[in-house]
Amino acid sequence: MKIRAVRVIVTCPSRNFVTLKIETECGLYGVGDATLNGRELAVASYLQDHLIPCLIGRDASQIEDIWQYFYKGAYWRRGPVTMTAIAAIDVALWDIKAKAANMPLYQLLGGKSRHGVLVYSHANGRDLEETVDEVGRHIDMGYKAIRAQSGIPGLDGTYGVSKIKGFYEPADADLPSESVWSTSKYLNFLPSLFEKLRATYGYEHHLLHDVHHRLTPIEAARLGKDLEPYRLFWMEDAVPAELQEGFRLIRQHTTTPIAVGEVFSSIYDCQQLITEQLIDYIRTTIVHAGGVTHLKKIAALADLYHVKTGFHGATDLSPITMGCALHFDSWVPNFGIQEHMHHSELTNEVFPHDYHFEQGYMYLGDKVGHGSDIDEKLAAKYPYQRAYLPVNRLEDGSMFNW
Ligand SMILES: O=C(O)[C@@H](O)[C@@H](O)[C@H](O)[C@H](O)CO
Ligand SMILES: [Mg+2]
Repeated sequence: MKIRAVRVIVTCPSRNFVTLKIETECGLYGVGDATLNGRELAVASYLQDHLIPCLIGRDASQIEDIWQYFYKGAYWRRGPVTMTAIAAIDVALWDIKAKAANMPLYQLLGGKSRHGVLVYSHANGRDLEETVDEVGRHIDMGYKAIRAQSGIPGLDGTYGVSKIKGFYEPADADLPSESVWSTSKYLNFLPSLFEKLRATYGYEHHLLHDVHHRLTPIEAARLGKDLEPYRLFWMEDAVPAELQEGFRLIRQHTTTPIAVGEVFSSIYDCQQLITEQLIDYIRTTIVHAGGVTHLKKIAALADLYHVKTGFHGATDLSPITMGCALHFDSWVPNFGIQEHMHHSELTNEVFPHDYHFEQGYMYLGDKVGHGSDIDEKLAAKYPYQRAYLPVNRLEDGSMFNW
């Protein structure tokens, strides 16, 4: 099954996406997501200028060998740009293999392990009251698990609080917008949000929260302890995770479950976190951590240490990633939960897909492959528009984590 042609498609239907399309001589094609929010063109160039010339003429069925070729053959290994590019190739090749086998991707992985994929949505508000109302709205929509993010008293805006209700896109400007952060204001406020949420809605629904890389380990330990009475499903990205051993400090002090990994690009970024059981959920994604081939290895390691999957699924991951992730989620034995943010109507038109939401779960159709595609004609109508993720400073102006 020789690879005849490979194309990088950059499009911006309400936000930027990079897609890779691999065509074979026998007429089968596969698509992969190569979107890295705020650095899209770096991945497009890595694919166009460095990987595609080595891909033409290869046998599309040799998924593992191609993965190893681009990982070991680069000399410069790992990192989000490299691993997102490899992921796009990998997902497109798995798409082709499943189409060639005339089966949905989950069948090729080992068949379904569950009837549906439990997902969590994003509820957010400018203040506590609005956030509590938004969580109620998501409960009414049928979600069993809801992430709650709120504006912080005394701070103008913060991570996770959308300007347009129901649609959150952080890459919001042609140059990085700047936000201001105060850890003390955040730590003073946050427990009251979850106290109010539990007092209002009880304990029937899973509640999640994304700290978004903004605490030190001991601050995260304190927050975890403060949140214990509200029994969160997880506290996400509490600390920037370059220092994996730093999570020992959090673990020593709190039983609040810990999730991390959406910014990771390889098994080496989470090896210590998993093998020392410092986390409960691994959030690495199909699009940023080397695709299906590498994610299978991460999930298998996690399974040995009681760590479950909890894949990132924000709107800056295209419906191709969502579709492929849902196939993986349907199969993987140590599944935890899948993030689900609604893409815009326009995005869904450019990326037709075969999954739907119903009463807190996502369900796959029975299309062969991973079931998602790109309408190239429509995509061509929406040229790339540079957009950066914000940067974050402390109140004294010090550069901080966004
Ligand atoms: O958990 C999440 O969904 C967030 O961390 C994302 O919104 C993240 O900020 C964006 O994907 C970054 O592009
Ligand atoms: Mg996150």
